[in-house]
Amino acid sequence: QNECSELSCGSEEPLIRFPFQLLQGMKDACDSPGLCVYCSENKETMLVHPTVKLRVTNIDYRSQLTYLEDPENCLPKKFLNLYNFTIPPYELYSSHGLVRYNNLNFFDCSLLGLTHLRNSDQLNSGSQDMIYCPTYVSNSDESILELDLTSCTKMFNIISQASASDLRTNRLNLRWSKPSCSECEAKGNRCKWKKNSKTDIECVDCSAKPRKIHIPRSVLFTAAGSVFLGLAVIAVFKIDRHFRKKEEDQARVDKFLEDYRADKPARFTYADIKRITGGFKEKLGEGAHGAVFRGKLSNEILVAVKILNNTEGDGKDFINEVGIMGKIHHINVVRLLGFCAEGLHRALVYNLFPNGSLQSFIFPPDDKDHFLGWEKLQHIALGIAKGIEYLHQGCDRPIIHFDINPHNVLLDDNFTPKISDFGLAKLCSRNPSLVSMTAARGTLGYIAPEVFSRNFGNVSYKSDIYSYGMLLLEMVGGRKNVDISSAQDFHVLYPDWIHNLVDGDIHVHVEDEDEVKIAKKLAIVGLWCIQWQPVNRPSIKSVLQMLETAEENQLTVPPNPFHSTTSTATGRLTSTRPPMALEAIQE
Ligand SMILES: Nc1ncnc2c1ncn2[C@@H]1O[C@H](COP(=O)(O)OP(=O)(O)OP(=O)(O)O)[C@@H](O)[C@H]1O
Repeated sequence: QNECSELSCGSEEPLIRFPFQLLQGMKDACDSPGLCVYCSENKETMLVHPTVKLRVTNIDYRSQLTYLEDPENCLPKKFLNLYNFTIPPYELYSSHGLVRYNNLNFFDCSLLGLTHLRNSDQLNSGSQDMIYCPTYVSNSDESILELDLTSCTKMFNIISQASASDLRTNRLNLRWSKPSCSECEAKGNRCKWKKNSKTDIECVDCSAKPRKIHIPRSVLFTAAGSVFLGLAVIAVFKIDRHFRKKEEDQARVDKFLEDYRADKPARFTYADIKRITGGFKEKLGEGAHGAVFRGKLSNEILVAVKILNNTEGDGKDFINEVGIMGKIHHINVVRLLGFCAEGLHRALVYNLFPNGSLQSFIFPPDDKDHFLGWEKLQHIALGIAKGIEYLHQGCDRPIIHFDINPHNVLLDDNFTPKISDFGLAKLCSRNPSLVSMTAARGTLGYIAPEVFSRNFGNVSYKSDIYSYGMLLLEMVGGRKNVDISSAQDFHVLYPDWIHNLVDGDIHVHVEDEDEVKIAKKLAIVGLWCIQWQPVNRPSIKSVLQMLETAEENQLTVPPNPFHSTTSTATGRLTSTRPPMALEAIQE
């Protein structure tokens, strides 16, 4: 209890403050005996006393007086108990305010049989029920005869400051001597015990502190109203923000769809990219240029988001380049849906192809559980060739891919191939110390000799034809065209085996004649594409013609490129013929 606050058991009950302590119940620990009170069930203030139940009717803090009464209206009887158990800080105090010693006689009137004994005091202040309360008290100077106590037995007499009339009228006034706070209270202040002491007190100025926490109802209603209003405002604000965010998101989706229809790649913020990928939750894979994550633009549009690393140049170049890439639309080329260029963050957003890359579908024909079948392979080979043709000749600005390989061919639900990763060489710097697996793969398996070494001629569209040829042969053979474990002997793994195939010594598992034809055709076209001399390789148009129209027996088998060259002891190959002039294209 704060020394400056006051408590009470009810609105009509005395206020409780220092030195009184309001306990929760009569059995609670009392710090200052005699000065503890509790609230009864019917909200009366009761003094905590070990033997007697007395009600506190008033407390006069200045005069240090406690006014008590017996709730059972038999104070003379209780007084004997009280008298035997003196209450420490108290002394009895007469209601007349006079400290006077009285000689009190106590009578047992239980045998009297009188039900209504009357005396002068009782006549003035009510009657004592002698059946219920048969102990009678009188002052020694009062006449027994007058009081008609002749039938009662005198028990004992005591000298006390209490007056007989007070006791008979159910009044008991006690004065506490310690602690004395009257001086302090007279100044309008309050007392409290000094720290760790129950004898010394200090005076506290409570003028700055509220004496009683009394909150008027109107204030309570206003406060509750304000809280309610505050909550309502917050709720409205949140709902508004929610809908505004939804509107913004919808506006973004609309903008994206507008761009989508206008064949323009949409620009996303990095926060969009995070949201689209669900915080980069599902990684689809990682290539030389960065990691790819699964994402969702809307319920219908699933995307793959490539987060680029090693980006170079300012955002402007990137955006220009992306703008050009965004105009590339072909059924066999992965479509760039959007991009992000924010600070150092660069990302590309593509359609998602849940089947992943062609690499995971290349299996030997005799692996019946996994092999796709010759028809499907032919369909894929044709699609890739069409995609290359579009890149080479069909779009505004001819594009050489430089990295055609099964990892960069994605397959949609119908196994329609989609060439991916075009244009990335322009967007990303290849850090030589970070040569990726893809770069290594390309170098070992798919990169044309002239890209590898200019001794073989100028880099041109024919470099992509070489890579395509290697990809075709890998599809036919169902195995890697390079033994990475013995990189020194790379390139020599395929052609002999393939030549055996086209010469009739078929090692490939085929079900019927038509399938043999497809396998042979793909192999012959592949062999043409991997000719050492770029000029000896067919253009992509010729490749398409061969694949689409020609019968396999109309196709001449090209010379084995690995036999028309001299091979060094290390397996590295050099051309015997001088490179022929081709249109040179800068990488
Ligand atoms: N649009 C896409 N849909 C589904 N999966 C994709 C998509 N793009 C890439 N992937 C998957 O993410 C992985 C990494 O792709 P990424 O193109 O970065 O690497 P890569 O082609 O293997 O190597 P590099 O980038 O060096 O050419 C691939 O295994 C591919 O299967």
